[in-house]
Amino acid sequence: MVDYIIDQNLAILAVNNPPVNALSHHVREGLVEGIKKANANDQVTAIVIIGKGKIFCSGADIREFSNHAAIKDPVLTSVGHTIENSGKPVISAIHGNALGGGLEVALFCHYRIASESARVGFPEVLIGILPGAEGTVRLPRLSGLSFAMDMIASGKQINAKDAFKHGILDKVCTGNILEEAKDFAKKVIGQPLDSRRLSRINVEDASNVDAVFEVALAQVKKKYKGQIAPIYCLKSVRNSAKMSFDKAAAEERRLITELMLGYQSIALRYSFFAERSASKWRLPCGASVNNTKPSKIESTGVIGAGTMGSGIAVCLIRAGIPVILVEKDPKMLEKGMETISGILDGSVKLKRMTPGQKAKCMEILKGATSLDKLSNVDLVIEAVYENLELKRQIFAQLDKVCKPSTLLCSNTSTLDIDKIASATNRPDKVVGTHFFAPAFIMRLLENVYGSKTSPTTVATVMELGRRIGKVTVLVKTCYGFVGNRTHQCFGAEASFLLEEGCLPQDIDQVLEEFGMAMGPFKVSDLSGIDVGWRIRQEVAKAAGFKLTTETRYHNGERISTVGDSLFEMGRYGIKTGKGWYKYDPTNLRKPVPDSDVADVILDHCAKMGLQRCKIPPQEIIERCLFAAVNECFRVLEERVAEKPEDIDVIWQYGFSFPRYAGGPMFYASQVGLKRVYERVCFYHEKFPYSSHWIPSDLLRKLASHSVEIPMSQWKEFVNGSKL
Ligand SMILES: CCCCCCCCCCCCC[C@H](O)CC(=O)SCCNC(=O)CCNC(=O)[C@H](O)C(C)(C)COP(=O)(O)OP(=O)(O)OC[C@H]1O[C@@H](n2cnc3c(N)ncnc32)[C@H](O)[C@@H]1OP(=O)(O)O
Repeated sequence: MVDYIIDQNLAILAVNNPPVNALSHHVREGLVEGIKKANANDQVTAIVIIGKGKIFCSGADIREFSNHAAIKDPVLTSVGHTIENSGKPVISAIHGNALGGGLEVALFCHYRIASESARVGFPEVLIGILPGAEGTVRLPRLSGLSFAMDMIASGKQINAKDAFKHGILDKVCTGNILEEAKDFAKKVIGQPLDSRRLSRINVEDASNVDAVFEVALAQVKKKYKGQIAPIYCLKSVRNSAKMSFDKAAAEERRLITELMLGYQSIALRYSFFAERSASKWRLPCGASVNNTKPSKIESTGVIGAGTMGSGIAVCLIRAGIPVILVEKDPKMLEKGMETISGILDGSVKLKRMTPGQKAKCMEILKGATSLDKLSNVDLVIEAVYENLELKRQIFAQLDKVCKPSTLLCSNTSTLDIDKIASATNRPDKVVGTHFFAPAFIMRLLENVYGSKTSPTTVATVMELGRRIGKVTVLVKTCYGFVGNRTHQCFGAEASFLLEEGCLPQDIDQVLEEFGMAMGPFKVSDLSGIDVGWRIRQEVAKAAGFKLTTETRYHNGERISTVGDSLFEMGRYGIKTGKGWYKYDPTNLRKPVPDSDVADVILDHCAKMGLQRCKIPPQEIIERCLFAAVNECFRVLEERVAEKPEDIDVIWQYGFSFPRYAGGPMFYASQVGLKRVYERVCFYHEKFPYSSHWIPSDLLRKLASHSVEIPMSQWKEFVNGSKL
């Protein structure tokens, strides 16, 4: 796992642990052995540590953190002490990335050089811990306190040039990194090492530490609301200036241990792997990412120049994929093109893109008013409004117009892909690509396969998702798929709570304190109360009934129409300055509770004869989350989602479920399935007119076991395969 190579008078220690050179136990052993061996060899005058493959080192092996037996000697700090105490100079030669423990290894070395394309950082905070192999104590000695606090608490990576500027690197190289390291080593042989040992030098700006800490703390509390690790990162850097090196390092170890055992880190580590597992798709027929090749996509069409269509077009052109944007109405088309240009201008303003890059994007965007212009494209994404008949007409026409190999995708957020596919003679090439609004910002892409969608079609849209930088999850078709189907239960309970005693701000506050970025009523004001109204009207129409503000039940199912009263008053949300909240036109970001809304809710309850009472926060959380969790288990049971991780990724990236709480499925696993099942049964008895409380069979089966079944085994209980 660490290759030991003698090259003239140099010992090269090459970390060789694919795919990302994580510091697993054998690597740590290999590094210690290598340093000792080189020091024992009189011919060796200096040592170079380098990474084999595409990166220097991705840090500690995160999988070991859940298996405490694997965190065994030599731990990373003792590896580091062996490196630092080496009597011969040790140079780290960085290419690709040096992250977390990887950067710590470099900070134990006496010198650090890196390729100009390399990036370094401490991403530990993103998995709920801190750089616990003396990173928080060593970095401030090179970069100063303020920079170290920012870099460690944010987890951001910086490029080699900036790392050099802040004293982290001794040289930025343009040539072959190993050759440059050898030349560098030859120059430093024989130079005194003590001043190069970071444990022997002081933090230069230590006298400022309290002021720097207070500023950083205020920023971190605002930016990373609810998260513990960023605060611990700051405290640990503060210690580096207030204590002796050894004492600060011991404190750092105490802090990382506490974080590592805590709920947030466990959830964040789970989220790290869940996100990566989402791309490893598999169909029930056995086709998977490992055995199916995607088709080449070199040109695309997007139908509909509204908010969704324009946003999707931005995603494609930003990734260098040409788009023909089709909109029947020339004025709408022009507006769509302007919207796209405006979105890209915003990116230029934020320095996420140069004006030249924007111009290149616009060059590969063409407008058209007829579907005929799509005859030659490789893939089309339809993004017209949610109406099955309209979509079927468009797909039938596309089937005639497009070349036989063209894939036809729908951006439907709810409709059955099979019903859309059956309007064509190529159902194997029809698939759902459900983007979340705003499409150019939200990172989630929910790809939906129908009963006839071919593995190649699936592979192609999964690859497309990767190419445009989305976190892409594959699900099976059904009404609302995974995202909207399960989130609808959450939204329904939030509305029922309004009818039973809460006001919008009560519910939003509780769910925001739980960790959601925004409560459901603020989200509704942002996305538009009119949008929700239109969807509900469509659903009612499809089900053959008229939905009015008087409706309380349909087919024995409870319905809440409080929001529809707001719609009728023209309160559509932020865009009209009033919705569930009111907004000062000069500060649309600040929702203000509105007594008029309280009156609407109270009137609604009086009219419907609904009794109101005080509802405790715990019930608000349970009602919204457990209703969704129960539906998530059904989705798993029906194999609409293949694994619980996919559902959690959808909630994190589609609905801002706090990453540090894992997702609804992970949350349920932590609460305990017995408890979740008991509460679902309790609410089912209390609310017999809400079918989302009918307990899922899978949940019941799992809860009936005397011991908790780990999430990784839930799938085995699907379809009665395990009872
Ligand atoms: C009783 C309690 C005991 C408590 C004891 C406490 C004391 C313990 C002392 C420990 C001291 C450790 C201190 C150290 O500071 C901690 C760390 O270093 S934590 C790790 C920090 N590093 C990261 O977070 C990096 C994470 N990785 C990435 O950002 C990216 O993977 C990448 C490196 C930029 C590469 O990106 P890509 O090329 O896109 O590739 P993937 O992301 O798809 O990854 C490929 C593959 O590798 C797996 N992987 C990546 N990094 C790690 C890792 N660090 N450990 C394990 N596995 C890793 C990733 O999951 C992919 O595999 P797959 O999931 O697809 O199988």
